[in-house]
Amino acid sequence: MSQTLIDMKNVSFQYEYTQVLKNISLKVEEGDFLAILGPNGSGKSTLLKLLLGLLKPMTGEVQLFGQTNETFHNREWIGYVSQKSNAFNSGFPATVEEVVKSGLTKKIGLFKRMPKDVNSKVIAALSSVGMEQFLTRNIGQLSGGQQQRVFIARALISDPKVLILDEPTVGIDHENVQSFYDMLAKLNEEQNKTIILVTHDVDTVSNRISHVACLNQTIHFHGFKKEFDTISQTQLDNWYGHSVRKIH
Ligand SMILES: Nc1ncnc2c1ncn2[C@@H]1O[C@H](COP(=O)(O)OP(=O)(O)OP(=O)(O)O)[C@@H](O)[C@H]1O
Repeated sequence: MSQTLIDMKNVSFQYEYTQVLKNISLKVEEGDFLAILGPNGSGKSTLLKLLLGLLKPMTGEVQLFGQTNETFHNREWIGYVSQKSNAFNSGFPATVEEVVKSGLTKKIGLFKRMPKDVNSKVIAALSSVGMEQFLTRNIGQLSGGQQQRVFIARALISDPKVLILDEPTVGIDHENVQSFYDMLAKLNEEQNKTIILVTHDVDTVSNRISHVACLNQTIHFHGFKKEFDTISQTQLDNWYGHSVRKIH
């Protein structure tokens, strides 16, 4: 039986006067490839910050690997790629290799020595996102989609069990979105990474995803991608308060 890795129980959150999330209950099982879908301002990034322990719920509880966020210490089990990570300008002075290596500091600490096999770890992480040939390239000279892959490699180098991606397809051309999802699906299937991504773009929810959650302050739907495909356009527009395009 698969293990519940993330369990949000009745979580509510507000910033000063703005209620952002109301009674969120959401379970993520080992092996899930989940897209959390919601319009701008629906609380997606806030929900991720609660999962990462960067914010505390006003009410309710977040459990990670069966422990409360307060008692959970294996932070390296969760890899996170933030929304703006693929926004380097061409003069940024770091190579792909350096960026990926920096992902190890969370695991080993800032002033500790890098492990002996660090170079093979960097190559392995880059290979799993199809970017090994860019090792010595300056990060700022890569396209948005290529930078996004490098940042996923940076998260992968500490061998997390869960990968959390905030709007990963922003900055990727439409033609390359499918191959990006193929790469994520490979990580999910072949390396057993549980993947959670958030996106505002209904169009980019690929068939490679196993589960979908629809968020707008609260969770309106959480189930298999196949069930999501049966939800009507009108229902989705109602949840989101405006017209959204849904392509199967
Ligand atoms: N630090 C903050 N202080 C006050 N309000 C905030 C803060 N961060 C976010 N908000 C508000 O909370 C709501 C949810 O924001 P959040 O960033 O979680 O949404 P989102 O779904 O990720 O949006 P987007 O798709 O635009 O990134 C928005 O109304 C936003 O203005």
